[in-house]
Amino acid sequence: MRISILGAGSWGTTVAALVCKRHDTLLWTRDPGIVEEINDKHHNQVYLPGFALPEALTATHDMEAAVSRAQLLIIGVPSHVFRGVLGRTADHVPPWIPVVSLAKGLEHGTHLRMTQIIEQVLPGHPAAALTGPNLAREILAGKAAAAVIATENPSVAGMLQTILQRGLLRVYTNDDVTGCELGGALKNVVAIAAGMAEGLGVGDNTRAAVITRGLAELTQLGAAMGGKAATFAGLTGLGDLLATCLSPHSRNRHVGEQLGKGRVLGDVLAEMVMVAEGVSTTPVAVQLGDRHGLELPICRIINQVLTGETTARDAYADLRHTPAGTESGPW
Ligand SMILES: NC(=O)c1ccc[n+]([C@@H]2O[C@H](COP(=O)([O-])OP(=O)(O)OC[C@H]3O[C@@H](n4cnc5c(N)ncnc54)[C@H](O)[C@@H]3O)[C@@H](O)[C@H]2O)c1
Ligand SMILES: O=P(O)(O)OC[C@H](O)CO
Repeated sequence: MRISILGAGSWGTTVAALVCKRHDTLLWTRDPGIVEEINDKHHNQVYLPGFALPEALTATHDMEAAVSRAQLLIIGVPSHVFRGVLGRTADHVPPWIPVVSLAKGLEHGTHLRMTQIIEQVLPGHPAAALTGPNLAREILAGKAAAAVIATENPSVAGMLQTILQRGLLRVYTNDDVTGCELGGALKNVVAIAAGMAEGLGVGDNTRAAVITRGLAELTQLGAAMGGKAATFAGLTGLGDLLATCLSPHSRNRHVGEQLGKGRVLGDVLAEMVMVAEGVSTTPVAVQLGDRHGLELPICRIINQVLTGETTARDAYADLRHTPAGTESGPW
């Protein structure tokens, strides 16, 4: 199969490196320097320093050449540029081919999930999302992991499962696309909170409380938006929440940790090459909480830290003063 992947960041490049072993794979990026490096040196030092990429993997910065050949299109750019990059494919994409999102975020303004954007920009194409606890560096290093391909189309699910299941990566299917995508997007907000706990030097009990109550928040909001509550206890909810909150490789956790150490958000982001989706997802989560009448104390306090209304230290103190209520929530 001819697979084209848009976005040669850490995750797009990793997925391309996996599938190129069995499929004719072309990776598109806007950056000609990265194209040259992948084609000539089989490296991507900006996003995956120290990793050798398969020689079979080729890259281009010609969007038409990348897209017009595709039998499967995978989009690996972050959510804030997802619609724009997808829009550039519309004149070239062959009819009806499946389109898979790798992004974990929600669109500002519309609050849409990435597969909903695919359905708007490329109507008629089966849309799917690959999500779950998948830190790119570990997958590229060949460490065992599990992922989920979320789509409502069972034959597309089976086809994508076969294509994406490579080496020690085990791929499940799930038809709760809403739940799977929301788990992937919202866990990044909680990972910022967990990172803050790390930066503040609070204990493991606090971290466990934040992760567990964070899971309750993403389950409440996800279920209110039409996801199945059970999905949030699976790989794309709890699984990804744990990986992101606990891993030193997580960019969202890193942002939280730096804020916990008292640093300013702008300075932290300015020195990061890669995206931390939770920063832009947090205000969307708060707006969605307002729309659905949900308290979401962790999302709200993280938003206040990101906007500079409060500090990480005061945020943690405030959370302690939030009335505890009963634990069993509507999930
Ligand atoms: N890195 C991971 O471990 C991982 C794992 C699973 C999911 N994800 C999700 O995948 C998505 C991409 O993450 P990533 O880690 O690869 O990000 P990254 O920061 O490593 O790379 C981002 C890529 O998007 C490209 N890009 C940015 N703005 C662009 C624009 N205006 N036009 C064209 N290209 C543009 C960059 O050039 C780069 O190739 C995110 O939503 C992330 O949450 C990442
Ligand atoms: O590095 P992060 O925080 O963007 O997390 C990466 C993945 O989403 C983990 O599954």
